[in-house]
Amino acid sequence: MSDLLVTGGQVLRPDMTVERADVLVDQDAGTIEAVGDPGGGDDELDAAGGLVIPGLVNTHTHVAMTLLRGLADDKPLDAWLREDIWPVEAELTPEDIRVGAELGLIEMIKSGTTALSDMYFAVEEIAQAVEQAGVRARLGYTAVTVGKDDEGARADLERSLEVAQEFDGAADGRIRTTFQPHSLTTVGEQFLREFVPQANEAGLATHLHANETPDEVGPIVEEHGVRPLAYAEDLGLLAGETYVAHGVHVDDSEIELLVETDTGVAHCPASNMKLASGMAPVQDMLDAGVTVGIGTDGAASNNDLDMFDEMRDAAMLGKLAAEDASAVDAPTVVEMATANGADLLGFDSGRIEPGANADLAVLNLDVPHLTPAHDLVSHLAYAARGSDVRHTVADGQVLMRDREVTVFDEDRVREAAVDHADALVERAM
Ligand SMILES: CSC[C@H]1O[C@@H](n2cnc3c(O)ncnc32)[C@H](O)[C@@H]1O
Ligand SMILES: [Zn+2]
Repeated sequence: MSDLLVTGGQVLRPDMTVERADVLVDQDAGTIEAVGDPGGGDDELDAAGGLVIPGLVNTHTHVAMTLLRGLADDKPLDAWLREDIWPVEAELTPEDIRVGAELGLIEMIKSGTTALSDMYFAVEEIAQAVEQAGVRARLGYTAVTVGKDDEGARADLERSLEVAQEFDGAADGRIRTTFQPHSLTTVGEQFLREFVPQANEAGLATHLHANETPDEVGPIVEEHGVRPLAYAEDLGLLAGETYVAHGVHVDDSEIELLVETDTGVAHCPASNMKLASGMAPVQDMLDAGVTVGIGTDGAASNNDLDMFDEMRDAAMLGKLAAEDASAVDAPTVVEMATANGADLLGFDSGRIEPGANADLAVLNLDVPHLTPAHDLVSHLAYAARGSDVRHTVADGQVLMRDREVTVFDEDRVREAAVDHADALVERAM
């Protein structure tokens, strides 16, 4: 049996208090053994002058989209996808997706993220990258039927079902899966009516984009006479373990539906601001009892994968949306990025307590922008940056020690990413 002692730091506890404590990790089980003054440990991780926090949970991303970062900015969602992103994605090779995923996972590890929920294609490549990275992930193959004939559309949804079944439990259980219709407007009704019941019968969790822009809501109301989430419920999409990405334009009846069906929301504030999609009513959803996590979305609409940026954005945008400076306060936003996110993805992570998964990050507090330290939860929400993370641990394994990523050759991946991105752009243009 091997143990790791995270020693000398302060620790963020599940009730959002901070106390001086060591954390003993059972590396074989990948869980937290004790918090306090347990002693022991075959290996040590120095947390002196630091804060030990649960690893951050990115509840909605497209990790391989790092290769498309900065390729197309300053457009609304529909034009951005159709004019810029989809034509380039059509040229992606599995090797591109592998390198893009590795780059994104390095960026995540370097900014304290230990779990993610991903939507993309070439999932076998992403799964291998996640296995090597050592993080936890909900993965899936995203089905889009617009622009496809009947055969192509059905093949896409069948692939989404197959991938969800094939990869569930991979990487010693660190990988779980979801069935993934892309959205309610990019997958035709006849296909949703055929395949959603199959996903539910197979007991698959479901993840989809929903209520992201007004342009997406309007046509559904026109065609079906009901709000998008009522349409989703009618299709059976909210019957199982489901979480939607965005949930920006949800009205009160839809918030009620989210609560009744125990459907979670992956809130993506930076992407929503950059694409001018709108302001999600986060405080209203939280008040009603919806589980709301935080996601970066892809690096092409953010344009980074730093969950500290995202916490700050979620707090700021949440206040603006509620027209209330006390809305989405610091403890709430930290909880959204940790425990809520883990609950959404079904991982026993996001809390530093005995028995929970040993997924954690150690921040260096000895920097000017975190001085003085009146309130460390405030610092996590409003002042800390991904680059303040000193060590990252997931499933009990050290993925980054003193900012050195141990699971990838960072320089090699960066060089490969530049080569693949250049060749991709050349093919696509
Ligand atoms: C077919 S894989 C997933 C698909 O989603 C696209 N995408 C990236 N960001 C968003 C977003 O905010 N809303 C909808 N779709 C998005 C991505 O480019 C892939 O094509
Ligand atoms: Zn997305």
